[in-house]
Amino acid sequence: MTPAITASTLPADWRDLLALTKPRVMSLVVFTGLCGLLAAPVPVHPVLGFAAILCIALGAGGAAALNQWYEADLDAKMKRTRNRPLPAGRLDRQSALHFAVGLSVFSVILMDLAANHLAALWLAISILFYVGVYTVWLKRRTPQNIVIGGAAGAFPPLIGWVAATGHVDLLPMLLFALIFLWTPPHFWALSLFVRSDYANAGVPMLPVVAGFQHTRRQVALYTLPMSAAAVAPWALGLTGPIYGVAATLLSGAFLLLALQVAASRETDPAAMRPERRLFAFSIIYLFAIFGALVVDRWLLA
Ligand code: HEM
Ligand SMILES: CC(C)=CCC/C(C)=C/CC/C(C)=C/COP(=O)(O)OP(=O)(O)O
Repeated sequence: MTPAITASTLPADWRDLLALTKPRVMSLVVFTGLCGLLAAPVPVHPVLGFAAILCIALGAGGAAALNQWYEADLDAKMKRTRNRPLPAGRLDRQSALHFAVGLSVFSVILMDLAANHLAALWLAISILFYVGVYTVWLKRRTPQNIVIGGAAGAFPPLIGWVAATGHVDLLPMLLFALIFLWTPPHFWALSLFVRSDYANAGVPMLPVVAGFQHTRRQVALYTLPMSAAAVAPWALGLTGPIYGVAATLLSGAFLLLALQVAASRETDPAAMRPERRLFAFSIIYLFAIFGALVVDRWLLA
């Protein structure tokens, strides 16, 4: 049970507030947002660019804090998350909620003032998607939670692009599709070796509900449309060969690792090496592919 702690007995430590924003996960979210902004075919004033990326960071952090505020009960049941500020009792719920709502609202208002209405609208939608659709509605109900709710994490490059240009275009839509299709292999690879955590907490993640082998097949299956979405910007002539080569090689490596996962029959989480490799690579993959996009568009512009 969460200890009864009140705002008056416990000062909020900035490290705990920072932890509420899931800074390591959000670093990649912010990076994809930055790349979406830098890939846009218009010059962006550095102050506007900085403000837009700050808003994505604050919005993503606020959404992550709302997620932790809402599911402190679940976090308390899982080994991986039980030392977070709320389940560990280092932070009171009211301060966490004020911080989370404050960050989220501030990020949308600032985006509206600094960039444009559409970028602010997409930022608000992605926050609501992560908190409302994924965290509150789907996470405890269906193993498709991360497929549908995962769309929240696919918005940042589109938000960056819209902040720069004021409108949606084909390239940011393909980048959205790429992250959307990347999320299931990214998360399900991890869920295979932390399955018992989710089972103990009663969260219906795919390996808990459908077993290891079904999850492994789904990981491999999603890698195919993900790779197609990755090379599509090049195939459609929206980027140059630097991106094309990077997307092809990185997606080929992703596919190979996913096939190793599909071929594995391991049931001991400690020995699930292909799954751990694929999860780690999924993060490198997204950093590298978005990095290549910016290098390509800048060098060949
Ligand atoms: C619904 C969608 C997603 C789910 C359920 C999910 C779940 C997770 C979990 C449980 C972890 C491991 C532990 C942790 O650090 O908390 C993790 C790690 C990570 N995720 Fe995801 N993720 C999702 C989408 C994304 C997206 C969209 C991005 C970025 C674009 C992302 C980036 C990362 C990164 C960078 C890490 C490594 C963090 C570290 O080193 O500690 N994830 N993800
Ligand atoms: C701009 C904006 C709002 C971006 C949001 C980005 C986003 C939705 C990222 C998803 C990231 C994430 C940490 C999922 C974790 O799932 P979980 O919450 O189930 O993980 P946990 O078990 O570690 O709490």
